Amino acid sequence: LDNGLVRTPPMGWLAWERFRCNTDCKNDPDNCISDRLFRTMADLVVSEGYAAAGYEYINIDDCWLDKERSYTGQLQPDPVRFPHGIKDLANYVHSKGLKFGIYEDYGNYTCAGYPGILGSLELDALTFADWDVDYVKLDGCYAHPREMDIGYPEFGFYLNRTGRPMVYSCSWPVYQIYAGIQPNFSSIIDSCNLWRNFDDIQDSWSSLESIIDYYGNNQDTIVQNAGPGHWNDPDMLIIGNFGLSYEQSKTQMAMWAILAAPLLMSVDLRSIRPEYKAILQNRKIIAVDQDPLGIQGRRIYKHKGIEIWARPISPLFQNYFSYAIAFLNRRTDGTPSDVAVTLQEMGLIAPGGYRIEDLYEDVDYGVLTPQTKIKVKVNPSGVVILRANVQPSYVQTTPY
Ligand SMILES: OC[C@@H]1[C@H](O)[C@H](O)[C@@H](O)CN1C(=S)Nc1ccc(F)cc1
Repeated sequence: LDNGLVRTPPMGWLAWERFRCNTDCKNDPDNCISDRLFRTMADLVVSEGYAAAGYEYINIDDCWLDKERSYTGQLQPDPVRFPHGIKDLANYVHSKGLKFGIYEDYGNYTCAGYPGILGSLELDALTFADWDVDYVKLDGCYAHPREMDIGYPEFGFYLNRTGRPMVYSCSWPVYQIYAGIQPNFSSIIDSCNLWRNFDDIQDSWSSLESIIDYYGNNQDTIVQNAGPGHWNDPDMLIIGNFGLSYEQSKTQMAMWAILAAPLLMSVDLRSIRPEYKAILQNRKIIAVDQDPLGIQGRRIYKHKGIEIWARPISPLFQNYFSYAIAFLNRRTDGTPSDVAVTLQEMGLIAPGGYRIEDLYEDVDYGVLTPQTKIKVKVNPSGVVILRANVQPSYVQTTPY
């Protein structure tokens, strides 16, 4: 969607995967979906250095709502869990220098059964603008997928007509794919700033593997749709929760950067361990994810559990890209795997060669020519991610 927003993939914090639909504020006041949870997370995004690393959106997901609309037909938050209202919460998030996101559903109900927007699209868009919302995720439960080709653009039209810039996150394609309908991606790109193509992420390595496989196996359809202002959304970062090992957490951060994915953390920032926080704040990998060219990477090699993924990034020199290269080890046979490959076998053919560095370890490979073999050791369910910056070359064209 060409609304001037998310010219690089959005970065921020999204409640759903870690906090789900916990509405039991009586017995679990620290973890229920409430005004307090989002103010706490906004504070920590700033105080713990995440904002400085680029994370800017604080996003509510399902279960924020009252079960009924107001007597004027407006959406309203649960009055006990959000006693100050949404506008006041958004104002607080803005006071921290962050932006605020909210959730709704193009259906009669949200997935958790709260009021959906069907029948009130224009009013709900105006409500969100009035509340100073900066980002809207529109889910697709309790809807007819075929109606989404009309409904999602229509709601986007109303959001735009409010005059308030709002990032528009769509679940439109995934519900059509579930229904066996081939999505109209040119329409989706025109209407949405980002969209979900596949299953919800769950807190497990197998869930992460299934998403990586989906994006690799369908890359010929998916990759071309990504670009500044319109992104594929492989779902939230689950780094720092319960299900991923340290190696697997490094894998998700590296793969999301290769995929030009939104970096929406869903983790308890109050208790995250330092080594996981360090992965989320890895500036070199964030720079790959946020590369201004906005070209999504692809799987270029897959054999016996070893995968190689490459993403074209800046800087360019004479039409040669620089690259981020990820070596992924899907094997679980205990011991690290050696991978040896020449740059030119991976498509890196600039005559001046490339300056290669490891983005997790402090390893500088120096400048390598396309014919040079590069050797890496990849841990089981782990990754090695390198940056290969193209070097200028002045091939002599005159005899002297
Ligand atoms: O309720 C909201 C929740 C999150 O917003 C996810 O990101 C959305 O993809 C949808 N969603 C959930 S749990 N959806 C859902 C997932 C499985 C299911 F059987 C029924 C609904």
